[in-house]
Amino acid sequence: MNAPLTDDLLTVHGGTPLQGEIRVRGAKNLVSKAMVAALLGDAPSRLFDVPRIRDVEVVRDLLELHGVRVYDDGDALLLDPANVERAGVEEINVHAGSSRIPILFCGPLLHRLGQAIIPDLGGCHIGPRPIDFHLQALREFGAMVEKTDEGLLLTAPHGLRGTKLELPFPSVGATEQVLLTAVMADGVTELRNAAVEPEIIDLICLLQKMGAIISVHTDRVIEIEGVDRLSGYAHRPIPDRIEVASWAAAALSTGGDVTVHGARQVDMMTFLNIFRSVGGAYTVDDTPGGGIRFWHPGGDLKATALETGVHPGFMTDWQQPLVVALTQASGLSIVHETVYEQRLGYTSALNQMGATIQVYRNCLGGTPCRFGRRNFIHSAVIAGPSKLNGADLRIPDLRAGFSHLIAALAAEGISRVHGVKLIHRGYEDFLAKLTALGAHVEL
Ligand SMILES: CC(=O)N[C@H]1[C@@H](OP(=O)(O)OP(=O)(O)OC[C@H]2O[C@@H](n3ccc(=O)[nH]c3=O)[C@H](O)[C@@H]2O)O[C@H](CO)[C@@H](O)[C@@H]1O
Ligand SMILES: C=C(OP(=O)(O)O)C(=O)O
Repeated sequence: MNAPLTDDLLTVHGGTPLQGEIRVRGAKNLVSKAMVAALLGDAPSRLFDVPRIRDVEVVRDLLELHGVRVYDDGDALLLDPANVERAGVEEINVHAGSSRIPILFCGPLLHRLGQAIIPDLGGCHIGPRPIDFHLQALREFGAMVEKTDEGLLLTAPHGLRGTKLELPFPSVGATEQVLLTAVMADGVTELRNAAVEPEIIDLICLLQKMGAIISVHTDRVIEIEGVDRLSGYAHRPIPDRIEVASWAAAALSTGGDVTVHGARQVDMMTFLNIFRSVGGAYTVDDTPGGGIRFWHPGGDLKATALETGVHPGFMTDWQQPLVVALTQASGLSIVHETVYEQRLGYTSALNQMGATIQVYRNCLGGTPCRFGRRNFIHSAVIAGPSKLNGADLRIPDLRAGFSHLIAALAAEGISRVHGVKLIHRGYEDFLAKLTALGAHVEL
């Protein structure tokens, strides 16, 4: 069933509770966008606390191909956009399929060069992930979009002008697209039904430091007044709340006790509520260098019902790691995934390990969602507790990969987890962290 062995095969000896302390750094879903924003400045930017993950490497490479000089001084990433230039199409296309971030180069490159070529996007395979909202928004700013053999070609023969937009769904990426384009467009842009995830608010803070004028109104309305020039920024990103939740789920699933330094309560409130209702314990330390300690307090975990959703809902990227903990809860848990159409495929591997998870096309949550009538398997019922056994696993995507890893750590016996390189896309030093937490793993 599995493909041939590769060098990214991890052998996991399960059954040891994870115990100890680790630290998370800047959020993957902010840092990469902050790097793109540096293209808009007329002076260098400094980005602190940048994790060493694959998505950062890809964006760094793309920026360098466009003439941005990027240095790592050990403390911060310095991004100097003094000589932005067109990149070679073949060189950019080396990164086709590696990340979703290239689509966010559109606005900044149109402002700087009047043209952008965007390679095919990558990212997790958790649904079709169209970019129609992005392209529609760019067209409304005045961009011309053409699909060519070499990728998307964008031009703006008459410049970019502020506009009134309403997103059909509060997409994170499309909101970022609008922000990165509107900040230097001519006139005012009003965006309705915008995403307001903490990473978006952090991007707005960073753009404001550069000189942008952005107001966040109630009811998902963001107003941006275009300016003629932006400078550089010095910014410390918000911590990676997805990584924090992943380690929390790992602590709970293995019966462990993990302190995540750098974790911030304010970004995690919805997760913390579910974590507690499942029976997990946590304490928050707000002092500098503090974080959140997550542990299994003993006794049975409790089944729960959860629905993923846009912020301030339960984040879709928290779903896969947490489901492993739900396999250990007594009773029937229900998960309704409302952000991505196909984010439950990973559950078959958990069933292979001994979990009992049944997936459904119906909306099993309180609110019928966009996927209910479209035949997507997007709800799950998890019956627990189940004893998990080691297995041969192949990692399908980033968060599913981490959930496989947690399941292997919680299982009795040995698991062989193939494709762990994918985890490096969003988790810095995860092998070192696992070892620090006492996991028995060998690459
Ligand atoms: C790099 C990054 O930040 N990735 C995050 C970002 O992804 P990303 O920005 O790609 O996610 P979106 O919020 O855009 O996607 C949400 C939903 O909108 C749909 N959609 C989106 C754009 C579009 O043009 N058309 C369309 O139909 C998507 O298919 C999906 O069903 O937000 C997601 C939702 O919090 C997170 O899971 C990802 O970790
Ligand atoms: C879906 C994710 O990321 P991306 O949008 O980069 O694929 C994720 O981080 O879980």
